Amino acid sequence: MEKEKDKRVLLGMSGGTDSSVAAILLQDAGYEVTGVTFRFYEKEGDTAYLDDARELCSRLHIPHIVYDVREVFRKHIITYFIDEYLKGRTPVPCTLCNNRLKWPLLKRLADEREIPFIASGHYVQKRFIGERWHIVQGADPDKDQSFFLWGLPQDIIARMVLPLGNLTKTRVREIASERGFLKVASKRDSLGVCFCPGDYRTYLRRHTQAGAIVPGPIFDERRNYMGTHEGYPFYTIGQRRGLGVYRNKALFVKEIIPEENAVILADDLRALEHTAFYLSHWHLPAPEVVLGSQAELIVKIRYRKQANRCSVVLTPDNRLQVRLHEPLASIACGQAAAFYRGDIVLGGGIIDRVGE
Ligand SMILES: Nc1ncnc2c1ncn2[C@@H]1O[C@H](COP(=O)(O)OP(=O)(O)OP(=O)(O)O)[C@@H](O)[C@H]1O
Repeated sequence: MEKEKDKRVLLGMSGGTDSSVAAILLQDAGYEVTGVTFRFYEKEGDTAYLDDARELCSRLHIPHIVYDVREVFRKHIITYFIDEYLKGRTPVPCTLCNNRLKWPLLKRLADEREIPFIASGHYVQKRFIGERWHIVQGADPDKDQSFFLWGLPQDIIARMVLPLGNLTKTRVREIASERGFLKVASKRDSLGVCFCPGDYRTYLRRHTQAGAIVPGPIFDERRNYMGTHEGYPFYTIGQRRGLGVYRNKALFVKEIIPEENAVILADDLRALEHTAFYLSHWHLPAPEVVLGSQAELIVKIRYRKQANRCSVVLTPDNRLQVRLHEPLASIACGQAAAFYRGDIVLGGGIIDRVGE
């Protein structure tokens, strides 16, 4: 971690292992830490995470703030999540939360308190390259969270301190137990979307109005009727299980047509392949490095390891056209795409059209 003169930092504390160890490491590095826990969402009113964060701060003798953003979270993240499925798209709530809510809030609260730095327990690093700050992959390939942070502006990245960026999760757990924080060391990893950790279909059923999701036809690519689905929002592009239609070969969701409440299946994954897609809401820290670049540029459309070579051009309507060097299957509108060169994040955007 860098040595700075004014070493006050505002740390986002979820009450989990990562942000707790981040607090310990920041203190070790001489930072004067203030912890803030955002109340984003509470499953059945469970506020144990607040007690855990408070308890840890008290053990470390650091001030702790609780900031209630449940209404904003519901309005901007949960509503967006449901609406995207109802539009036949695949939402990216964690990307949106990090880029539009969590980090901007940390910055705002730090500004209000004149605290120069903001920190988290994310497994990412940052690097200053060619006059700009960039997010860089975390050292632990299984925990790297850089895919979610492509949208952060310079004034946020510049102030970020990321104590877990060069550590593995195993090492983070060891640090917690070596320092006597046994409860912290043994906490389970959080899985998936915080407000919808299980099957999103059950969640959609519970949180949409009656009549919003109704059965409709499943067609093959030639529009032959194949069966009935339970509601198009329950399907995602590329899905091959739980389709409700059985043939003696694999079937894949190729298209979702909300206006017709129809789902189109293909029996060959190659029918889902494309060599281009378009991004809106894009953000590039150094546009000249990505646009028209001849050097190796990688685009990822999923969190897990992936490496698709591409070139990118700006369209007259201010979208990014991503041209893939090899065809890629199962690209869905609504998903995020992030650009990389090596371990460096070069920005990203939201897929809003698939095809050439
Ligand atoms: N409710 C929250 N309030 C404040 N900061 C948060 C909150 N939730 C997450 N963060 C911050 O964002 C980081 C990444 O959160 P995320 O939920 O993706 O990871 P995590 O591995 O579950 O982290 P943790 O082990 O700290 O819960 C956390 O380490 C923490 O710094």
